[in-house]
Amino acid sequence: MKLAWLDKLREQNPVVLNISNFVTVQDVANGLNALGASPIMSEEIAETKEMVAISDAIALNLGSFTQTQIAHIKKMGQEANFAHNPIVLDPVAVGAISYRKQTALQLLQDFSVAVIRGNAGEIAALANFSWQAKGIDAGFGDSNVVEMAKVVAKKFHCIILMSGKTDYITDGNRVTAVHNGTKLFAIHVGSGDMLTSIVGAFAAVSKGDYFEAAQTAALVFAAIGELAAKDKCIGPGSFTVNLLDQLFLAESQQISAIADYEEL
Ligand SMILES: Nc1ncnc2c1ncn2[C@@H]1O[C@H](COP(=O)(O)OP(=O)(O)OP(=O)(O)O)[C@@H](O)[C@H]1O
Ligand SMILES: Cc1ncsc1CCO
Ligand SMILES: [Mg+2]
Repeated sequence: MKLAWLDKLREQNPVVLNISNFVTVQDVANGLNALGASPIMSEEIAETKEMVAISDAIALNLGSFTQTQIAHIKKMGQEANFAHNPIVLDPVAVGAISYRKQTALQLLQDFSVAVIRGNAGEIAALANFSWQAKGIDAGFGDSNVVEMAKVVAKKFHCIILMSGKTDYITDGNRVTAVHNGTKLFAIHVGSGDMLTSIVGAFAAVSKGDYFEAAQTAALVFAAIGELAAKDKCIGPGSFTVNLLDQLFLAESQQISAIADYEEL
């Protein structure tokens, strides 16, 4: 774990370019900004090349795409590959909607990604493992979650960050489990989307070590959620406010003091 990268991120203030979903776009922008990165969102294909050129990492969220947006995502992915800019993909609800899965699989052929960040329902779908996803939520299943994450990592030659009560990060061989977090994350729509863009921010300062970027982002975000939940938190409203405050305030030493993770 490279918790020192949180300080590096705050010093470097990397630009994270996002194609977001319309539900959580503001959470994503404010989450990145509070942590110390510089968010920029795009909805126009004509600006793609210029946008990629000013960015340090790219987060592509499949939460509310249209045909027009898919063309934009494809172009951004290809331009980012050409510019050697890391891409983090969030395959929202591919476990629940077959059209989304088909679209995500096509995009994963059109360009390559550094990290896929999804919940168990989404990763199971990409692995073709049996699972009952529920809309945007993970749902339930008894497939071996570590195995399915490894399968997807090998299939797409990328890092998988599978989030949930425990987050699993794998490159197909190495696996880290992060046990930090709070149940309150599950009642804040967009927790996962925020994490995806934050993985982008860590990828931007990682000099190409995307496994380290993904596991450090997972630990930082989950631990910050834990700190937010401890602070007079009575429900989703106060949690959202506290989460934003802790993204801004939390120091790497505080995270280190509560860090709970293991290499499997
Ligand atoms: N039951 C839980 N207990 C503790 N932490 C959790 C729990 N569920 C999720 N988390 C944490 O919530 C964060 C977001 O992950 P989650 O799996 O909820 O994403 P998601 O399902 O894509 O969310 P969304 O669709 O709302 O964006 C991660 O940091 C994860 O560790
Ligand atoms: C609720 C919802 N629907 C599509 S995207 C989204 C936000 C979580 O990704
Ligand atoms: Mg999600």
